[in-house]
Amino acid sequence: MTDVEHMKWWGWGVDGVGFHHEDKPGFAPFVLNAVGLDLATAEQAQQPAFDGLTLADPVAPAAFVAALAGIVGEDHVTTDAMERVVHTYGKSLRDLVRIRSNRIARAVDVVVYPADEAEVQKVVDAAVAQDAVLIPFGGGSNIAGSLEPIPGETRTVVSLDMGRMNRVLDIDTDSGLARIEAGALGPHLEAQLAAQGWTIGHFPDSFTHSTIGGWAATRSSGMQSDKYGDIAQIVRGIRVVRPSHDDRDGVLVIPAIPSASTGPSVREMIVGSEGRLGVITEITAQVHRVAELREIQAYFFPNWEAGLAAMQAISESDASPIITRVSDSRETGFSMATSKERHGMDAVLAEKVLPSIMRSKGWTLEDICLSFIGFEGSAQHVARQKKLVGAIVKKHGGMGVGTGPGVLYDQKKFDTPYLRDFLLDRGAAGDVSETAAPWSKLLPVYNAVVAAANAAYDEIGTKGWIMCHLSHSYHSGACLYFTFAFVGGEDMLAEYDVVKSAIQQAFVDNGGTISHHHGVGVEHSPWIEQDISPEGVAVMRGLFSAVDPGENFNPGKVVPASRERVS
Ligand SMILES: Cc1cc2nc3c(=O)[nH]c(=O)nc-3n(C[C@H](O)[C@H](O)[C@H](O)COP(=O)(O)OP(=O)(O)OC[C@H]3O[C@@H](n4cnc5c(N)ncnc54)[C@H](O)[C@@H]3O)c2cc1C
Repeated sequence: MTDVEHMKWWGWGVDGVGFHHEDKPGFAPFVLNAVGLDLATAEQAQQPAFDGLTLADPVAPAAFVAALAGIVGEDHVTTDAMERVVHTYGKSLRDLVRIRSNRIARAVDVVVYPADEAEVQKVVDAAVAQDAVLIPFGGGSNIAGSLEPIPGETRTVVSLDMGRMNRVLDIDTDSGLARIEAGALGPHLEAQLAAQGWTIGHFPDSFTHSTIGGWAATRSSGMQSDKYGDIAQIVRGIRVVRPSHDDRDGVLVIPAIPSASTGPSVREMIVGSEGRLGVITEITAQVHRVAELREIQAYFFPNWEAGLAAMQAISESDASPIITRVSDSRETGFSMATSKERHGMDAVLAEKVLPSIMRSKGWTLEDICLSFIGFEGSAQHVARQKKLVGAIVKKHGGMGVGTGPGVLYDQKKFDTPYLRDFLLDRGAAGDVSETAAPWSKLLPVYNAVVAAANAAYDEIGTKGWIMCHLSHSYHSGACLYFTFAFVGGEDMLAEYDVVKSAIQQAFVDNGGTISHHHGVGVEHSPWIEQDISPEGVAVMRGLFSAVDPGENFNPGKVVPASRERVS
């Protein structure tokens, strides 16, 4: 069998790794206060049993499966139940709740693992000839419902897993352009680049389990986007396999040109297409020499408004940090609660000296906001950047506390995703919604979202939690990233819909977008018309139906499926 590894079928990450709070004394009291969940007495669900899942037989005509095996080899095509389940969902809260409660409306039927672009072309052609549905699969980490087949789909659904195509093919060292196969997971491609002194600089929180093809297909953004850009800027060239024609293959090639005025950008159409325009096989990415020095500095602000104003001022200044991030007071409280137990001088400084300095400045401790700002480059460059930022922070009433918390931030960033499974095991839902808005609208969006979430909690009659940070700064605005949680009742998904919908609606009603970097899938498509206007959706629909008239490529994502395919 193929040796491509996947995440747990029922949760985030790899088996044997999970979130623990025994070494974090502030965590249990925090959870009790935030959502009313007592971790000391909460019942803990058993790990779900795979045998307990009900899976319809695959719609997999033997001749078609044999044809696929003839292309990729017997070992690289399967209708195995576990493989089908792993390839059916991403890792959204909705996905995890459904899979844990045996609610699989429509699983994929066949999973195929091509080795190279030529095999992808043959699989695509075979799938279209069969009138099958083809869904490209990267790491399976999306949280927008971008992978699941349409529930009423009657045709064979093929999941095309890119996991065997994971190499950095070459680096143009003059231009800093690396050709990378689309199935390369973050750590794999970064290790291959690092071996030659390069980095892609794209580090989403899902980095360990997501691929460059998936990043491009969902318009992803990494935590260092202030310097390196979003994936839309990092992807310079792209190769996409589409159905072949009588006289030529179906490979769409966009060369890596720094900038071009060749009509509407086809590259931009592919970025964010979530598999609807074909299979991305290769990306030419802008890469950078690994910086001499990297530092994450922590700062505190007396309140959220001061923190936001400082981030805006930094974006307008000569400073060019790699990360600008500030948490609201609730997320600051969460960060403190997930810190490990402190000892000796460390404890004295954090628990006595620092609060006393803040009080002496007239700050209310419940209002303080923690900020991380990252710097990279030569020692001289970093020193100058820190000076520029330090002056802005001071002007906005904040203060620096050094690199200590920044080191912790770097260590924790890829572990936090395990927290959602920990909460679900104990009956609590936790999820995220993120948006971007102009600087002038950030505070109104923030206030409206918090009010909408709290109204939604009242509606479902539960004590809920919402917290936020600003990250990914641009000249005209920034991303606001909300995390929310509540203890589920009779029907956790119905309750989740109330809260999630209230938040998404507050985004569009107040000048934000429905997603800054998680994509659309089926989770956010109900708001796409409000986001880009009905005419914008008509243009998108026209594109999809013209280039995929048979709706063979991941139908129903980004814009809802055409009526006749929906059951
Ligand atoms: C805990 C957690 C943290 C996250 N943090 C971030 C974050 O910081 N930033 C961020 O941007 N996102 C984040 N995400 C969301 C997710 O990781 C991204 O959407 C990611 O880009 C998906 O990549 P993937 O390889 O897992 O794609 P998949 O989930 O496998 O697929 C996503 C979509 O892309 C399509 N696709 C995948 N590969 C190809 C291909 N080769 N050709 C064509 N279409 C393809 C699929 O068909 C599907 O529609 C997070 C998710 C989780 C669960």
